[in-house]
Amino acid sequence: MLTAHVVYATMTGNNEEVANIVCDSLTKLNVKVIESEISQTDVTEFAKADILVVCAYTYDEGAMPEEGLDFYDDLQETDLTGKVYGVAGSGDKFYGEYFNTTVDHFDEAFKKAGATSGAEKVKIDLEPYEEDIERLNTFAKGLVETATK
Ligand SMILES: Cc1cc2nc3c(=O)[nH]c(=O)nc-3n(C[C@H](O)[C@H](O)[C@H](O)COP(=O)(O)O)c2cc1C
Repeated sequence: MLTAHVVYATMTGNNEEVANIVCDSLTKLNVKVIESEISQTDVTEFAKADILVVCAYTYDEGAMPEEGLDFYDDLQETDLTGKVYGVAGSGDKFYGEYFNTTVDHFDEAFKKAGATSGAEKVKIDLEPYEEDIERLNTFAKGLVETATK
């Protein structure tokens, strides 16, 4: 059975909701899922799963969640060869060029660690709506398909 670990960073709940949707979707696809908050997660534990997912917010014009910086640093220094990853996030389009830049930073970090992208990154505007749920279901499917190849 495939395993996944979904980590989230949230202040007002949107990214926890995004993570919950991804977890539900993966569970329906028969994946055993662990979900945890970023500052409570050790990268060594996280890296044990087959599928690795980060869902995190962006703050202060392109700033990453401060409580996730240790995780972010450790992630880049871990060998994630053979692991499948995906990154999703909720930000706010109001911030223009800084819209969901944390998603891009985590995508780069996973690449640097040698992980394989399983799905296109998903950037959501504020709360996830019906069409975002569809996008997250497709995201989860992509992760599982890549991990079973
Ligand atoms: C002071 C402040 C700065 C923000 N800066 C950005 C930003 O640069 N880029 C972005 O996409 N969203 C930005 N946001 C929006 C949040 O990322 C967005 O509300 C997100 O849904 C919050 O996620 P959460 O509910 O998981 O905390 C900012 C919000 C606040 C309050």
